[in-house]
Formats: sequence, C-alpha cells, structure tokens
Amino acid sequence: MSSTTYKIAAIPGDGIGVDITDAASQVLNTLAQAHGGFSFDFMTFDWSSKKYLERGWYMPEDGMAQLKKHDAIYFGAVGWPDVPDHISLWSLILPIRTSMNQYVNVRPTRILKSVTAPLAQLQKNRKDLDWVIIRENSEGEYAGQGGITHGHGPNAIATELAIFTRVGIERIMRFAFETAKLRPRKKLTMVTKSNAQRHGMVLWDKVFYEVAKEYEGVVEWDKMLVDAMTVRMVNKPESMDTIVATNLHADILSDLAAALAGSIGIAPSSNLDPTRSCPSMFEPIHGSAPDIAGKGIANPVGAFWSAAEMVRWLGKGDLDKTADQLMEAIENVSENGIRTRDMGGESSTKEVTDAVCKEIEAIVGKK
Ligand SMILES: NC(=O)c1ccc[n+]([C@@H]2O[C@H](COP(=O)([O-])OP(=O)(O)OC[C@H]3O[C@@H](n4cnc5c(N)ncnc54)[C@H](O)[C@@H]3O)[C@@H](O)[C@H]2O)c1
Ligand SMILES: O=C(O)[C@H](O)[C@@H](O)C(=O)O
Ligand SMILES: [K+]
Ligand SMILES: [Mn+2]
Repeated sequence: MSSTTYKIAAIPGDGIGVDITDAASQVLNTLAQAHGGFSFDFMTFDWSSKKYLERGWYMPEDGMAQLKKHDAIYFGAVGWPDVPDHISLWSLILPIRTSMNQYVNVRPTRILKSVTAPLAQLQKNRKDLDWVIIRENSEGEYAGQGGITHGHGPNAIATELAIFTRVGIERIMRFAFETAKLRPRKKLTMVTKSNAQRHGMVLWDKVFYEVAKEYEGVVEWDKMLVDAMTVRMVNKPESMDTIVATNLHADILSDLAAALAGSIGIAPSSNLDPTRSCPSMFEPIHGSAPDIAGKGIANPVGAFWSAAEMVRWLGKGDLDKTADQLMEAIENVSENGIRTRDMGGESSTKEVTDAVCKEIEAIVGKK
C-alpha cells in the first residue's frame, strides 16, 4: 500500500490549547501507525500569547504563507488573561479563518456513549440530541468593522458593524442544505433575528428562501428566531437536525449544544474552505480555560473528535472508516470509565489520551 504524508500545521496557542494539541497529535500519530496507509508530518507554530508579550506579535508577517504550505491546520485555543481577548482573537484565529477562506464552521453535537447529559429528559432519550450546527465563519457580527470616538470621556461612541453579503449568505445556505441532505433526518433549521435586525438579517432570510426552493421535497426546513431557538434546543431537541446560523448566533448556540450534550470539553469544530484552495482548520470549540490550565485535567475528547473530522476531510471519503474508528475508540474509553472531571470522572488528560491510543491499536487494522 502506498503511503500518503499529510503536512499538518499545529498551533497549540495558550492554556489547555497546548495540552490538548499534544494529546491530539499523539492520537493522530497512533491512528496513522495502526492504519499503515498514511502518516502525519506535524510542524508546530508557537504563536501564543506568551510569545506575543515577549516579542509583540502572534503570527509573523509571512504566517499565512507558511500555513498555506500545509494540508491542514490543527488549532488548540488562543487567549490569556494578560492580553485583551479581542487582541488575541483578532491577531490569530479570526485572521486565519478569513484569510484561509474558511467560510464554514461545522459543529456536530451528539451525546457520546456513556456520557451523562445534564438534563434528565436528554439523559433518558439520548438519541434526541443529534445536531450539526453550520456556523457562518467569515462575516456577520464578526466582520470586524467599526470604531470608537470620544473614547476617553463619558460620551464615548462605538460602532460594531455586522456585515451580510449576498455571496456570503448564499454559500453558507447552500452548504447547510447540502449537509442536511446527507443527514438521517434531512431537516434544516435556519436561525435568524430578523424581527429586530431589519436589514442584514432580512437579507439572510430572503436568500435562505431562495436557496430552499432548490431543495424542495429533498430537505424539510423551518425557521427560528434565535431567542426562541435556545428554548427549543432544551425542550424539543428531537425536532432538529442541521442548524444554520450567523457567526455570533452559532458561536453561542454551539456552546449551549455542547453543554446539553455533556460538556464543553467534548465539542469539535471544522473551519472549512469547501473549495479546498486553502488548508482547513480543526479545533475543539472551547477556549484556553485559564481556570484549569497547567493542571493536566483538560478533557481531550473535543480535540480528538476534531482530529477525527480532520482525518475525514483529508481522506476525501477514503478515511471515513478510520475516522469512525477513532470515534469508536473515544467512546469505548469513556464507557470504560476513563473520563476527565468535567465528564464526572477522575482521569487526567494523559490517562485518557493513553487509553484512547491503546484502544485505537486494538481497533484499527483488525477490522
Ligand atoms: N477558538 C478559540 O481559540 C477560543 C474559543 C473560546 C474562547 N477562547 C478564549 O479562551 C479564553 C477563555 O475563554 P472562556 O473562559 O470564555 O471559555 P473556555 O471554553 O476556555 O472555558 C469555559 C469553561 O469551560 C471549561 N472548559 C473548557 N474546555 C474544557 C476542557 N477541554 N476540559 C474541561 N473543561 C473545559 C473551562 O475550565 C471553563 O470553566 C478567552 O481568552 C477566550 O477569548 C478562544
Ligand atoms: O469564534 C469565536 O467566537 C471564538 O474563537 C470562539 O468562541 C469559538 O467558538 O471559536
Ligand atoms: K479552540
Ligand atoms: Mn465560541
């Protein structure tokens, strides 16, 4: 069998981002070895907040060009209490998402085997929660335009412009419908706030209805205002499947989805350039968690699930089974009671990681 080498740019970032990126690369290398048909060549970029404080920059000027030489980017988390959060986000993760044309952010959520869901109803009917949130990842409330004047006095004025383009809306809607088409429930719920936000969100709705016409009889759809959506996610999780929402709305809804499914430490994300002209980026949805950083107790499951999605993306259909086997290994380890504290266990990041590696060796190549 000929072997493919995937070049991965690893950006661990800050706090638990470092622990979980180490854990994910260990798991990915183990998976590749057990499979035998591919390998990973990791290059680590220390574009952390610590380095920023020492040298005044996160990414070097040719940072994007360096990333472009890779097949994918694996990202930990960025943000540390001694750097303002808008500086860290806007110096690293957000420019990567936009410069690398990663206009889709895919955030699947389900209740993994043996994970305890916090709501009794969901704990009982575990299959009810099985969603994919499609987050618009390039514009909207994250357009980054605006400014502040009169900033030093009591009359400070600041603007934060949300920008919605027809091109941006249309491509995310199309991606969402295509995703829904392949899902078992074949349902798409579109989230908006077009009652209060009467320009951008109204265009969002209008373009959605246009694209929906192409999927008549193929994908069933409905529409929710974002506030009511939070209620429906808690009370009627089984009524939804694929969800499409703006950059900010989906950011918030995906944290809620993760909590409903058991822990923020489990949820994965794929920042995709569907055209494949740039490398896509894979990261758990959580941040650097300064409150638990350095303790060795971060849950690496979201990082492993993101790694599985990276394998799926790189394999272009050829490594789906391998990605599924990684998910199986993660779920078996959790079922065996090897879990971090946020999942009700007592194991460390390292114990979970080693156990997942062992499980991969037991599963992969033998089926
Ligand atoms: N994409 C990213 O890099 C990203 C995402 C979110 C937040 N951030 C940044 O991270 C920093 C902290 O943000 P925050 O506190 O709002 O969110 P957070 O996700 O870092 O943490 C929220 C809570 O969840 C817990 N938690 C998160 N991940 C966990 C894991 N894997 N295992 C166990 N517990 C986990 C934390 O301990 C904390 O109590 C900020 O600087 C923020 O800007 C970055
Ligand atoms: O995009 C954001 O808001 C942050 O990076 C983070 O909260 C995320 O969800 O990725
Ligand atoms: K992250
Ligand atoms: Mn978020």
